Amino acid sequence: MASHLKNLSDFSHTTVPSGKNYRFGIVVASWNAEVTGALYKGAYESLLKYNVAERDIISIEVAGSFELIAAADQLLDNRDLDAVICLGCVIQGETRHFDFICNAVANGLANVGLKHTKPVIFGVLTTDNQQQAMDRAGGKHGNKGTEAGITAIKMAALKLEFK
Ligand SMILES: Nc1c(NC[C@H](O)[C@H](O)[C@H](O)CO)[nH]c(=O)[nH]c1=O
Ligand SMILES: CC(=O)[C@@H](O)COP(=O)(O)O
Repeated sequence: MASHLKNLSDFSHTTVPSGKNYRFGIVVASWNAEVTGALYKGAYESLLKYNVAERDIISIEVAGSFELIAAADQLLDNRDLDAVICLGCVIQGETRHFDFICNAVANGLANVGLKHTKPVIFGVLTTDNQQQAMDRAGGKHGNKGTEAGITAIKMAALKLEFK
């Protein structure tokens, strides 16, 4: 659903399972740091809110959204995690570079998740301008970082349904 139609950060707390005993990675891109910092705050605080221990959260910062792919892959190669949250903000510039970055990151992160059979949460804003990004990083359209954190917990809990 388009964000402007509903604040996607409005969710029922009763449907979020406990995150206790799950381990999460958060990878955050430094490009557009004012936005990605707010996304990170939302994701981190959402994990704590649902009982994830601070010791069970490993955070990594990378240069740009394109580097989220390699970092998520390396995290899952080297750490036993239940999910990895990837946060970035790609804002349209003058050239088609935006298109290549957005497509590469979306496809790359999806493939990392499939490679490791682990949830890799796509918390990357892809906006026309800075205002749209700010609106989705704690503004009028909520915080996509918060949504990513909650999605990570829900996906981690999902595996229990298959046992
Ligand atoms: N323009 C944005 C970028 N560009 C940088 C790339 O993500 C990457 O770091 C570079 O191509 C070197 O590999 N990254 C963002 O996260 N957001 C942007 O708006
Ligand atoms: C998404 C980008 O890399 C983009 O912001 C870079 O800007 P430009 O297309 O003007 O070089």
